[in-house]
Amino acid sequence: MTADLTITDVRLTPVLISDPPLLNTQGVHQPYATRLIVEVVTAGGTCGFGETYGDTKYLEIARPLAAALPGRQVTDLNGLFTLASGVEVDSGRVENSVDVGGLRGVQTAGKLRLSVVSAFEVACLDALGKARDLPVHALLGHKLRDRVEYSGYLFYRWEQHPGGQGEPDDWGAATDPAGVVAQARRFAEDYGFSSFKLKGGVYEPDEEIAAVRALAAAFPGSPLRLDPNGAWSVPTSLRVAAELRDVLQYLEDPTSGTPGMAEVAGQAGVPLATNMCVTTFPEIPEAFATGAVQVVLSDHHYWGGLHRTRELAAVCRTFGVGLSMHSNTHLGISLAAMTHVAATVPNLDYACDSHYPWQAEDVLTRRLTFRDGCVDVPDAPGLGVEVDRERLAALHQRWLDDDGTMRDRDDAAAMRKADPGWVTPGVPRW
Ligand SMILES: O=C([O-])C(=O)C[C@H](O)[C@@H](O)C(=O)[O-]
Ligand SMILES: [Mg+2]
Repeated sequence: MTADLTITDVRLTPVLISDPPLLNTQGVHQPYATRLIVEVVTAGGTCGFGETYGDTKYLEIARPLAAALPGRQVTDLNGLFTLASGVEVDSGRVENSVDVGGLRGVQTAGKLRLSVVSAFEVACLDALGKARDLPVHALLGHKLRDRVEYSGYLFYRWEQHPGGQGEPDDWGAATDPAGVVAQARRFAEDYGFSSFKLKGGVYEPDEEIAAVRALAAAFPGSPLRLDPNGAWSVPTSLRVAAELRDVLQYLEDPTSGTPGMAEVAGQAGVPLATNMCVTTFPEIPEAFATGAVQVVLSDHHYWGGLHRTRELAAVCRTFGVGLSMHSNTHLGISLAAMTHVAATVPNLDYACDSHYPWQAEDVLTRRLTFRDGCVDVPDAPGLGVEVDRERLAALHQRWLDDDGTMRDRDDAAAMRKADPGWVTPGVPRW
């Protein structure tokens, strides 16, 4: 290995990973979820890895970007973003303006590009760190803490996917308060989580209120969050807030849209968090000016990488708005990236979200682990994780073998396997 940091090759490897039947307001997770692994290779022989969404609309952007990168330096992150801003996005991808898979707000050309270039940025940082013998957190100004805390991300879920598709697991069903508490207990025992978020918007609000009450009784004093992904009207949001304000750390996206969130925030008596109405920099001014959100859930994937996550943190700091971290289904490369950047942000005020405990499969030789609800910030060069190429190839083969049904996230289509008449519910649902 030499110090030549010129990019000679960029490899894109879409994979399908097993995913449990987790429920949300749009439907249920498919048996397999798609991710894209981005690998940047330098002339000096260093490989750096990043990870992002693997749906077709992201691959369409990743391919021309990957082709344009050889010859550039892994240090040239500003140039990387300039290059990405020139990649064309099919207008058909953005005309409906809301992201239908993933429940993460608007879908603009810029946001789609950022969701892709973020994985390239992480891969470049991983390569640079390895070449310089420095951990990624050191490239971001050095860690401020040795461990990053995560919360237990609870889902209503079925025991298995319709028709027994996919890979079985031993979690069992969680469709009522007792099931949710049992899931939280296992999370607490296996991972040490001491704060919990329940994905809501699945059942009638009263049932979800009962589940959060049951959690509060089982884990007295633990920070709790409820996230119906914008499924409630303003009056319903206010009713739920009134019922749960004594036990909620924050209420996440109770209703859809910044004006509705502002109305709820004004009277709820509990902070509101979002990964739906503030997901891009242009959405910040209205939301902050109207007091619509008290906590922004950052996500380096769609905010555009680790440097931009730190820029978001600075804006939140300036306006006295809290910061935490959102997650969609992801693998260990992204958990490492999240942990590195989280360790460098002074105002990361809350335990971060992560789907990782739900992912039984990974592309790493050694999975990252949670201890006392925390992930140790890696100090090894780069991201501090090693990719298992055989594993990567096997999960890519599953993607190749798929007939196309799993390659694009569609929770409503997965729900129709159990309920043929299912259509994505309009909002407000309740
Ligand atoms: O906090 C959130 O809104 C999410 O994590 C969105 C995800 O799409 C989640 O609802 C899921 O995976 O079903
Ligand atoms: Mg959310």
